[in-house]
Amino acid sequence: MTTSPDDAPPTPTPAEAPLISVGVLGARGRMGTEVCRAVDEAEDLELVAMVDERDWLFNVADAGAQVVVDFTRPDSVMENIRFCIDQNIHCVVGTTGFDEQRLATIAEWLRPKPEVGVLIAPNFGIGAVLLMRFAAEAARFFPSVEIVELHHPAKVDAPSGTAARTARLVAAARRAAGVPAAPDATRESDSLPGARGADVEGIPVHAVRLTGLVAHQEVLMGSSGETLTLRHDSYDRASFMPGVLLAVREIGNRPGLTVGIESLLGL
Ligand SMILES: NC(=O)C1=CN([C@@H]2O[C@H](COP(=O)(O)OP(=O)(O)OC[C@H]3O[C@@H](n4cnc5c(N)ncnc54)[C@H](OP(=O)(O)O)[C@@H]3O)[C@@H](O)[C@H]2O)C=CC1
Ligand SMILES: O=C(O)C1=N[C@H](C(=O)O)C[C@H](O)C1
Repeated sequence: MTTSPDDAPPTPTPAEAPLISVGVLGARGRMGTEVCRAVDEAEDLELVAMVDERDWLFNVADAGAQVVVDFTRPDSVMENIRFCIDQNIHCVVGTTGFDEQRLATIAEWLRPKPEVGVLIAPNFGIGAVLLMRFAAEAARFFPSVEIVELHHPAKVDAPSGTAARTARLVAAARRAAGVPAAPDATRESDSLPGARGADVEGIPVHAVRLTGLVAHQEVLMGSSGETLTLRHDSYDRASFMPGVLLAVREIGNRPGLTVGIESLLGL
């Protein structure tokens, strides 16, 4: 039997495509509030559950969430991810506090669930992602690199997840290019502890907490007679929303563990 174009089922328009059901963990927090608003306003997404610290986590499963967005705390996030994987719910995670060991644990949890996706991004801001890329590209040309991250004083972790990841990317690029350790004559005996910041794979990272700030980062690079400073500023948490929504829309097509939104942006 042949079918004429008139018999073919109509292609669904975006408005008719099934909505993606989204649950938000940390829903009453600074980021969670913003994410709930952004999901609510998106025509292709449906906010089905809002869960905060004293709420029942099973609400997201009971509500039929296909994707959970987690902006909670470093000490809660692993339990939440475990729960989502067990419930076959994709997970978009903005909460910080991930090291190689935590990532390996999540990859292990995902092994028996090849259809589930978990995306962990220390920063969903497009400008911040680009800053990380530019810094990693430039760092091998300069003997010295240091990072300064500046945040609002309610932030519980230091250094920021973004700064830690930037430092690791920069350090890896310098190692690959054979760049030696940065010159630094500082003697422990002549210094106050912490004065040179945290050492992340050989890159000093300095954390500032200041009323009035949101989320900011500078990567300073120095060579003989010149410096290059890359700076990114998030003045408003709205800056993270395009990246979060992109991840929510894409995670269903990306099973397994994804770190960062670089691959979603084609970087
Ligand atoms: N990836 C990115 O682009 C960004 C990441 N972040 C990160 O996101 C995280 C949250 O930041 P922010 O929104 O400022 O923090 P907030 O403290 O404002 O929000 C966290 C919320 O999570 C709640 N919470 C804690 N534990 C649980 C749990 N087990 N289940 C559900 N809810 C829970 C808290 O409740 P209560 O207050 O009662 O404890 C609070 O409402 C941080 O790790 C931060 O670094 C922030 C901005 C951007
Ligand atoms: O706590 C914050 O505010 C932020 N946390 C993330 C981080 O630690 O890198 C992202 C952004 O810097 C804002």
